[in-house]
Amino acid sequence: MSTLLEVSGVSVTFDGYKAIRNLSFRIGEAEMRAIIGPNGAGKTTFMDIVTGKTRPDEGRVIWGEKSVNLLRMNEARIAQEGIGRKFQRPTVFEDQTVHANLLMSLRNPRGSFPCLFYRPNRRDQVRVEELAEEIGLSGELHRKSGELSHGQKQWLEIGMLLAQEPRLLLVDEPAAGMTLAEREHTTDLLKEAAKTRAVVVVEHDMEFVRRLECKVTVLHEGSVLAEGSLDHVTSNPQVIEVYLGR
Ligand SMILES: Nc1ncnc2c1ncn2[C@@H]1O[C@H](COP(=O)(O)OP(=O)(O)OP(=O)(O)O)[C@@H](O)[C@H]1O
Repeated sequence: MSTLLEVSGVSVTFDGYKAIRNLSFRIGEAEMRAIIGPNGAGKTTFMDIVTGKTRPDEGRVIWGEKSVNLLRMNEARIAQEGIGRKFQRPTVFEDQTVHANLLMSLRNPRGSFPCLFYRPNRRDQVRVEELAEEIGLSGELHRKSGELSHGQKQWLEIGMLLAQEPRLLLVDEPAAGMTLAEREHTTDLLKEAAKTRAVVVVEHDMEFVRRLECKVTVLHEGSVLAEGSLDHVTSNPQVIEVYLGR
């Protein structure tokens, strides 16, 4: 599998504390990857670096077949490159319908002028229906998003990100606050999304990670401690020590 994202020798210091230490790893083009690690391991900071929110002191973040360095781009440019991020709390437009939320998220060539005169065409309508099907909200298209359950709001937000057709989707603790059935549905839709793009999931819930059936990267003190299948990394004595020693 060819590499989509390569983090190479990245370090970040906050107020004299090295939160990320010489971090290096790669994500393949259509790959599901889980990132785990104890509190403070650097998982959020890793996502902040990739999306341009935090600037590292050193290292490179190489992206795509042209091997461009993301560290030279601002946040908006990085998003345009096809990197989408899902934060832990859902941020949908609550007083708009599910349909409207998905429609306004579609990747269309919309500057401010075309936006003023924007009328959804047949292709957009079909795409919204496809996305609703993919996230399991076909029956809710005309409900206000504020009326959805917590899990449904999370799926809607994932759908809104998929509407942008990202090549890499970063997802922060998607299972938090979900019922078992909601977690299972979330696993299915993330696995489906990862067939055509890279999906990186930061998650504390090991059962959820197990169901993703993917390679796992364990971070500890800002570096990669172990990498491989969940069984492989959780039988690593260093990983066990880091988790039990919390
Ligand atoms: N803006 C900041 N200023 C100072 N220290 C920070 C800042 N952001 C993160 N840190 C520190 O950097 C380290 C890594 O934090 P980070 O949030 O990336 O860890 P994490 O693995 O996401 O943890 P958690 O699982 O608790 O979310 C922590 O020690 C944290 O306190």
